[in-house]
Amino acid sequence: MDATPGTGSTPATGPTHDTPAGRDSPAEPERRAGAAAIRLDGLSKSYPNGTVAVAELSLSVPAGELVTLVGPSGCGKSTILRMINRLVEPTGGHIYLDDEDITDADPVVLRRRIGYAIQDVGLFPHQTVRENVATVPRLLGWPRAKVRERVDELLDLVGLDGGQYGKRYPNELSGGQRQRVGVARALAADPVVLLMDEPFSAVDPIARTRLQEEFLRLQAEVRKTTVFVTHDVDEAVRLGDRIAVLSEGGKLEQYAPPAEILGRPASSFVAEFVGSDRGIKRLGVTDIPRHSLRTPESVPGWATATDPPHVPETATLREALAALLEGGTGWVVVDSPSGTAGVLTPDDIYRAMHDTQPGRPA
Ligand SMILES: Nc1ncnc2c1ncn2[C@@H]1O[C@H](COP(=O)(O)OP(=O)(O)OP(=O)(O)O)[C@@H](O)[C@H]1O
Repeated sequence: MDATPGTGSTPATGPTHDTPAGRDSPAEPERRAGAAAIRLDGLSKSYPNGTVAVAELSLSVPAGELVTLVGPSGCGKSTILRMINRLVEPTGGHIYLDDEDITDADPVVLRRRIGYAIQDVGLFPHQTVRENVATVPRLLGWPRAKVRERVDELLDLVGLDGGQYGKRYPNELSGGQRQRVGVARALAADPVVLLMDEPFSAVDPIARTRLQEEFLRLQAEVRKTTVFVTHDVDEAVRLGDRIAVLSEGGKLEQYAPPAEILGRPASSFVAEFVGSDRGIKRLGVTDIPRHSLRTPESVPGWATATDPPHVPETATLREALAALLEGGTGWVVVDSPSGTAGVLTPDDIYRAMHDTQPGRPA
């Protein structure tokens, strides 16, 4: 399958933050690394016992995008990730970062350019939070003051108070806090690529949702090219600019934005894997189509409604439906910065779900 993405919802840009440590500076060339595109070309891994973990996978991830890998247990997700940072040696194919073939690059040097966060975090138990986060910058020989500044910046970025948590050891943190430290450590040397292997799966659902929200905020700021492995389709839909659905042997079943995967599954395997409630999931990744909006005067009760429900025009159809169901008017007002953009009824939402071109938010 050709897995070169077409149009994307996310611009392929480098970091947009403007913290003191993130500013361009001739003295800090490594901090301008930004994000690199990843290209896997016929990537394969077979084991001596005959197991084909991944067979000739080709996949491109544009710089700054987040791709989620989903698929049943044992389909090769972790192997793909671990081949990118060469914890697993490929038996065939090539890996490129931008135009550079890194298939045979020195793995130790390579891993300094690639952040890696995993389920059990892998924090060093006898080192404090600060020491853990500082691991790669120290390896790179950064001056102490710069390491300190970077650790402060990162703890802040992942929502941990350095004063309160910096001197703690991993066993003195909650599971969610440990995951945050793991993400901070993976980002420490401003890698061009971030690999995440089920980083949030060890925490309870509420902490997980919070971590996902925080990660989305963080990703919007740092815009690293990210490959994120998860078992959880909801997580894949929520976080991914694109989703790669894999079946056994690392076979790529579909590679597309979430709305397209949910709205137009390429095979019965994909349809089954993403589940029977994919209609509801799809509502959550579909924008309100402007052409579906009615004029306020055309809906019953407009003139007399005192406190109708409102959503911003940037809301998803799911948010619009939730507001509509809570509001009790039978319709929801869609606001634009300049005033009322229009009104949406349940019929409009139904039609929007059936009209919308998947992958092309209306
Ligand atoms: N050292 C090894 N020798 C032989 N087979 C292996 C080895 N390591 C992994 N495998 C096999 O490779 C396949 C892919 O494993 P991988 O861990 O990549 O799957 P996964 O999709 O990440 O699974 P999960 O979702 O359960 O974590 C599996 O069939 C696994 O048993």
